[in-house]
Amino acid sequence: SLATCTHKDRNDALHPLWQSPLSIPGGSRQSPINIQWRDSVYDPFLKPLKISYDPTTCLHIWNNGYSFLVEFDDSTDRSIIVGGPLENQYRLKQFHFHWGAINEWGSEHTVDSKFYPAELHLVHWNAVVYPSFEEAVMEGNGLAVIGVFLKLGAHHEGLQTLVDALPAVKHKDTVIEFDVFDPSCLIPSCPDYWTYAGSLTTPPLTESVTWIIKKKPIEVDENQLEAFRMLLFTSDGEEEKRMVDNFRPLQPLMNRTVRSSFQ
Ligand SMILES: O[B-]1(O)OCc2ccc(NC(=S)NCc3ccccc3)cc21
Ligand SMILES: [Zn+2]
Repeated sequence: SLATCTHKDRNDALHPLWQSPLSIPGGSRQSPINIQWRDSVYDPFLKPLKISYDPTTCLHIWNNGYSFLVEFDDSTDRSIIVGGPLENQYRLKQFHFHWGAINEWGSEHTVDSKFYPAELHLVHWNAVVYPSFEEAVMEGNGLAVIGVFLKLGAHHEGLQTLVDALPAVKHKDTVIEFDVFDPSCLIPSCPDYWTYAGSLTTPPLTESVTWIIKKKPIEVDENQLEAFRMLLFTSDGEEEKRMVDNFRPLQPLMNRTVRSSFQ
């Protein structure tokens, strides 16, 4: 558009991957969405979310060309979440982030139309009901993702161990061993969250995610956000494209209610 470029146009213009279809044909529960605080409905039956991660299940960090992922050994129930809106316990598989080129945007979800500079996704799958992640990712109750907003502020000690490893995974398809990390240090202690039924925000965009979005953000400093922005979408030897703006445009709420665990 000739008018000033909005982040959405920028987004769609910049990376075909993010030029995802408005929503999957027949899609009625796509993500991300704007969370309108006053439209969320307090549900007194929502339980507190119980998080128990074993830091030794951490395997490696890799750049998959969309984001950088920290992957975990999900062959047992050593790192799980249970409670909250969930019927079963879910196993931690990986966590990753989405961020912007500048601090004005970068998160996937928004709160009252406000973007945060970045958003953390901790991805879990329902190993009680499904035999593998690949099967769970195709089912309505297959995945549970904790979303945590990052805001610009104080230095985050726990995040720094991750940031220090990023230069080693600068290029797409690079990986390094990362053997002890407890991602609960990245989750705010405040128990408050919103929850709604949604989807993956990257291919295959399947409508299999119970989203649990923490109300409180974590604080990270400018240098830590800049470290995300020095990663590349491209492989070694290709023309460099900085890994920024790796978030999907907002999707229509359609016939969904966002519930809150707090009044
Ligand atoms: O929307 B998200 O970025 O946040 C939530 C979330 C969860 C999972 C993914 N994708 C994954 S794990 N794909 C690998 C895969 C996909 C399908 C089969 C095997 C393997 C992306 C996102
Ligand atoms: Zn994500």
